Amino acid sequence: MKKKMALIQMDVTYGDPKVNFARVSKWVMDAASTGADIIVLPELWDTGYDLERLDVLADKDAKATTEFLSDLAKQLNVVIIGGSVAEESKDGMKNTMLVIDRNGELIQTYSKLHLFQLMDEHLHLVEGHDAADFELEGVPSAGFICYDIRFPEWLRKSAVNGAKVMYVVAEWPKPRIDHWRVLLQARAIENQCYVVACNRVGADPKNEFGGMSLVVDPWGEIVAEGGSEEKMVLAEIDLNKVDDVRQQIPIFRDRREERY
Ligand SMILES: O=C(O)CCC(=O)C(=O)O
Repeated sequence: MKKKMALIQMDVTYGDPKVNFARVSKWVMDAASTGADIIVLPELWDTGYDLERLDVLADKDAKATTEFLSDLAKQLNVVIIGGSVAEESKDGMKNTMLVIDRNGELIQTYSKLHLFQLMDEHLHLVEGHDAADFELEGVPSAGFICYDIRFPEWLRKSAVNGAKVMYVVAEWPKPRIDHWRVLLQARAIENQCYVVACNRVGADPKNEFGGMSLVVDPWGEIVAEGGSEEKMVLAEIDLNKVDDVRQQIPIFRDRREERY
């Protein structure tokens, strides 16, 4: 089974959801016109890292953002891995990924588990308690947000549960973009799965973001790469490759779980 991916490596306007909604709408329409099956947006595409103003900016229960993405998905007959949005939940503010299927149904929400102190997330957000795993058109998949990729045991859990594609959405800063690239390749190799990772470009008052969105195959080879400019990254993934690699080097059979 093959799937066409479009990763929206966009700039995000700081603290201005209205502008960002218009941008995303245009990007998603452009991506759909390429014949993409699955469109991936970056982290916090609605507000950026304007965490101090979340009380006025965050989307209550992610309702408006879900409706917006859902309408686009249904109208264009595409799946949207809706990056993440700033959600005002009953437990506090969350950084929440939304996954919408072609019928416009919300099939997964995942709020970021590992909060990144270097960007003050722990001061403004609460961590999520969701599972990362979901099934997308028959494909076991999982979703992660930015700093999560530094915790291999968290992604491993999804691989052990059967994930064949791992989506990563990010606002990863430029000074550590080499870590981003190496970590994503490592997560793909060790879990023998596709890693489809979308990072934003541009800057906010505190950080410059590095782009370099990547699609990495289960052998660790880079299928597509975004560079550092605003652009759409297109790639086709072949799910049979996951089974081939897992047969060739059967790490899930050879694990010695009882020892670690
Ligand atoms: O781990 C890093 O270096 C970047 C993480 C990050 O920017 C985030 O989680 O928002």
